[in-house]
Amino acid sequence: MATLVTGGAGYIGSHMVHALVDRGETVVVLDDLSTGFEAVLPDAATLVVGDIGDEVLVGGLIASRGIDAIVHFAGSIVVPESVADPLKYYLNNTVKSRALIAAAVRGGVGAFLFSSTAAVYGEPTVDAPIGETVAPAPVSPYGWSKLMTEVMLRDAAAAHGLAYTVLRYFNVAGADPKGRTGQSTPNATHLIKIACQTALGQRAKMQVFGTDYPTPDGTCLRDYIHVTDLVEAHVLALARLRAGGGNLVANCGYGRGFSVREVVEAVRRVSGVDFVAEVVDRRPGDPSALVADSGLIRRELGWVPALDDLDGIVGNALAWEAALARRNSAPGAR
Ligand SMILES: NC(=O)c1ccc[n+]([C@@H]2O[C@H](COP(=O)([O-])OP(=O)(O)OC[C@H]3O[C@@H](n4cnc5c(N)ncnc54)[C@H](O)[C@@H]3O)[C@@H](O)[C@H]2O)c1
Ligand SMILES: O=c1ccn([C@@H]2O[C@H](COP(=O)(O)OP(=O)(O)O[C@H]3O[C@H](CO)[C@H](O)[C@H](O)[C@H]3O)[C@@H](O)[C@H]2O)c(=O)[nH]1
Repeated sequence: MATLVTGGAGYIGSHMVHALVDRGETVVVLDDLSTGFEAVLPDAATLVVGDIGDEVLVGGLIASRGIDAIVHFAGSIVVPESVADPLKYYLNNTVKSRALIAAAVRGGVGAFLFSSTAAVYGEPTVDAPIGETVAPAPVSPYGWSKLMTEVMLRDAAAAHGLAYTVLRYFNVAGADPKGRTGQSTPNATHLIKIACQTALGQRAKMQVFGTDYPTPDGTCLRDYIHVTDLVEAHVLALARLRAGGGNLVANCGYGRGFSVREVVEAVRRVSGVDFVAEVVDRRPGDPSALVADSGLIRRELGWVPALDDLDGIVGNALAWEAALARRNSAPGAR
């Protein structure tokens, strides 16, 4: 029994690799290192540098390493980039996922866990937390590229007996509380990372994109989930799949929204630095509120978040950002 983790050298995938290795599981990471880093992986995991779209490579790994489950994180994740270069996203996220699913089917892999996103909901018109019954309606090529993979999984499962779970993540944030990994991409666009970099003096100031949204303080609301809680949901989902649990598509968030202003205040509070956050115009394509109805995942997986605390998320993110700065300034760092 071994798990193939695609994109395991990336932000979320590396947390999953640590979680599996911590539990004594055998893990093979397949990553092309386009945005991932070998340094964040535990020694006990085997890294294969390669492409998820390489069916021969994946088929060989499944056969030679005894892979019975695939956790598929690999992909391209920047929404504005997907608008500028949609075919990159349809290739890397959709076409290559098709190749990976085909290799899984041919290799007789029983369990497939896929990283999807709240971006499949587009700009929801409902004010209430978003349940899985809300019809997907992506507004970006990124969202469509992930939704298409969900559809391929659904249809391949029906035809070929693959069992799958799709987890639609809301806003993933924070870092490993033990400091082993975190969000390492240099040009990340995520709010909490940018605010932490500003607090640490790596940026002179940050920007708040729009204060005229129909929300209590005029800034966008998001459901920020600690990456460690997200990974715990994956561990539970994997166990459920291996135990013969049925297919599942579930949101992954806490069910509570924080505004951009509240996040900025939390980073100021936790860091003790009163950094500059200037108000600018809206960023195109930002929905005013994205908050998960997380009832299904709690019921189906018995998932009980342990780190549902904004200041705690920010504290772990700040610690990782500081460690990353030290690492990157060390002699010989890349
Ligand atoms: N970060 C978020 O807030 C968020 C939210 C919703 C969904 N997701 C999804 O979670 C997954 C992981 O995201 P992340 O934030 O860890 O991003 P990331 O960029 O840190 O990780 C992606 C990893 O995949 C690898 N990769 C990319 N294309 C590959 C390919 N063709 N073959 C092999 N490896 C490849 C990269 O090198 C990287 O290590 C993605 O599928 C993303 O769509 C992320
Ligand atoms: O410097 C910044 C960065 C972000 N924001 C705001 O902060 C909020 C959160 O923005 P992020 O970029 O951190 O996250 P998004 O909600 O845009 O998107 C994230 O969550 C989505 C699902 O909710 C998708 O999965 C997507 O891939 C992932 O990046 C938005 O209102 C954004 O306008 C700022 O004000 N200033």
